[in-house]
Amino acid sequence: MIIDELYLKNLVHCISDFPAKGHKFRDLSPLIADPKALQIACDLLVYRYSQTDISCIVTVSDSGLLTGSIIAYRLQKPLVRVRPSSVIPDTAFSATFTNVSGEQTVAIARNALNEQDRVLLFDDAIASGESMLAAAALVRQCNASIHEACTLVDLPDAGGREKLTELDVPFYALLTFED
Ligand SMILES: O=P(O)(O)OC[C@H]1O[C@H](OP(=O)(O)OP(=O)(O)O)[C@H](O)[C@@H]1O
Ligand SMILES: Nc1ncnc2[nH]cnc12
Repeated sequence: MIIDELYLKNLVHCISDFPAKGHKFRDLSPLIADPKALQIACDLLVYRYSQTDISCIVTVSDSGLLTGSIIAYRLQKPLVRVRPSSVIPDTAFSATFTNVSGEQTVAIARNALNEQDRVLLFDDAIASGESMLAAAALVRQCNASIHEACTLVDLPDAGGREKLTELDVPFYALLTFED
């Protein structure tokens, strides 16, 4: 397990001063590009959620979709996408937030979720937490409940994990990178 964690962590590269001076960007592309690493990461998460009562997986960003869809497929659970509101034709709710990529408005489609749903929120990375918080708010507006917010990479120094805890969103990260 520790060997797996080290293997995965070495494939998340740190890029200084991107996208802005002073920001440390954690690039997950090498992990995604390594089939063995992608398999280890997905296997660990599939194992974690296989015996739970989740009814679906909600992916938070385009980057979260990639791994999230593998996990949904492996668990044979429906996949629901929180996406930019501009590409959702029949929007139920939308939320606007700002993170390092700028201001974004995301939305969830009408009838995507209902009060019986118990959701696993999934994204590839959590930094400020604003993307995940927006998605959690949309899930709750649909009257669905949240089993957990899960990510491949948590950057706790950016404060996201703390904000999720304050809003009673349970949280799990496969890998954590302190500054
Ligand atoms: O916790 P936060 O500060 O919100 O940052 C995390 C989000 O930022 C990145 O997405 P990005 O905004 O680049 O969008 P994309 O994945 O859809 O390209 C990443 O994939 C997470 O979704
Ligand atoms: N991968 C990442 N690394 C650092 N900060 C981020 N903010 C959003 N995504 C990030």
